[in-house]
Amino acid sequence: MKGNVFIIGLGLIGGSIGLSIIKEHPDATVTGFDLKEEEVRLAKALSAINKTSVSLKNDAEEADLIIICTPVNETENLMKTLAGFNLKSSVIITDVGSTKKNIMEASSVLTNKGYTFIGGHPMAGSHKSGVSAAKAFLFENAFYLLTPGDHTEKEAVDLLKTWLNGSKAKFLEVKPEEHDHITGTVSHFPHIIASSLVHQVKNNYQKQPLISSLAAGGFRDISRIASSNPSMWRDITIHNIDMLKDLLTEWQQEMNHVVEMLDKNNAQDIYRYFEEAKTFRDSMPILQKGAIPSFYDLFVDVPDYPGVISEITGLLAKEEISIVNLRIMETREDIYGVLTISFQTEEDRKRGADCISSVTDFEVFTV
Ligand SMILES: NC(=O)C1=CN([C@@H]2O[C@H](COP(=O)(O)OP(=O)(O)OC[C@H]3O[C@@H](n4cnc5c(N)ncnc54)[C@H](O)[C@@H]3O)[C@@H](O)[C@H]2O)C=CC1
Ligand SMILES: O=C(O)C(=O)Cc1ccc(O)cc1
Repeated sequence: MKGNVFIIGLGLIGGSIGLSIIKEHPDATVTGFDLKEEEVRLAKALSAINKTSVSLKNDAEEADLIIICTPVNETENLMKTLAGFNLKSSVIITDVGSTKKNIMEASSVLTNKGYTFIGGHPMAGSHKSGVSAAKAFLFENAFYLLTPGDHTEKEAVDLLKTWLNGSKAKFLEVKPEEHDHITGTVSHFPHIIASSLVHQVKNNYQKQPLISSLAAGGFRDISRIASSNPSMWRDITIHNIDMLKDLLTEWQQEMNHVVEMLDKNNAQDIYRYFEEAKTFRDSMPILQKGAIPSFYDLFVDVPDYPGVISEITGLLAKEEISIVNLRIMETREDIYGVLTISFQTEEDRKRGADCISSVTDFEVFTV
């Protein structure tokens, strides 16, 4: 498509959206604005934008599509600023914020002036920030939630989806309250729990310093998101505070139940608690494609001899299969370790598995 796209906020999400729009719509002009000059420079160097903005007002007024990719409280302020400009009457304004109820309420400054605002939230990301972590495929197969207003034309929603087609995300329309309930439960609340676990480890670390060296495996997985940007999560928490307080009350009840269960010390009850959680989690789509997809992981049972990792990466390189991450997951009691190789696409993972199986007798598997 042709047209002027204006991205405000060139971090992880703004950069990733820019990359995917430029790839999908080479005839469009993607202009970028950020308060941080170095992010703008880097975004241009990485081709996440075609043009750097010289004036927020001029570029907003020339835009056919404005995508606000800033922290949620800044998004509210920017909507007020945009409402004071003389925007094109046909412009579509959207955002990528992790909360939607407050954003949709605040968007009335724009809709009252006759502008179209469609809330958006790509349900994928990372604990990393900044344009240097941006990727064109970041949202591939992820849900991209949209919250059109009650009076938004269907054509405008379709046009927005066409602009965002290159993200390869799956669009889903939801009500703002529904959005904040879902994301509160599966995204915002887990951040509080992850951070609180880290606080608990920190408190125990003061008594037993060896804890930090031995914190691996499960703790590493469950606490990864506690390394996310604190100011972004402060703003998300404040936006969805009532939902999070309700979820915390539920969680406290759940913990009381666990305390009672441990007081009873009944092996069968304890087994059932873990078993029910495992059964439900194993049935969730997170392990296939999920609401927040991770990369496509392949596990390889490798013997522990020097050079085995370079042997495998060499095989993949020979077949020109790119990998995004590589780690030894655990070292078992016997001679084997599990090497986790992350690929960008399902197809790459399949090619990787075929390549390794055809040349070695290492067992390869996915979960
Ligand atoms: N990080 C993630 O995994 C995800 C984040 N989101 C949402 O996307 C939004 C952006 O998050 P990230 O890209 O991760 O953050 P980021 O920190 O990587 O980028 C945000 C950028 O906005 C810029 N900015 C802040 N205020 C601004 C203003 N007034 N004008 C212009 N630029 C401004 C910052 O300088 C920064 O470069 C947030 O609302 C977040 O809730 C949504 C999905 C996933
Ligand atoms: O790193 C992770 O797994 C995330 O939790 C990414 C994320 C952060 C914010 C969102 O609104 C959606 C996804």
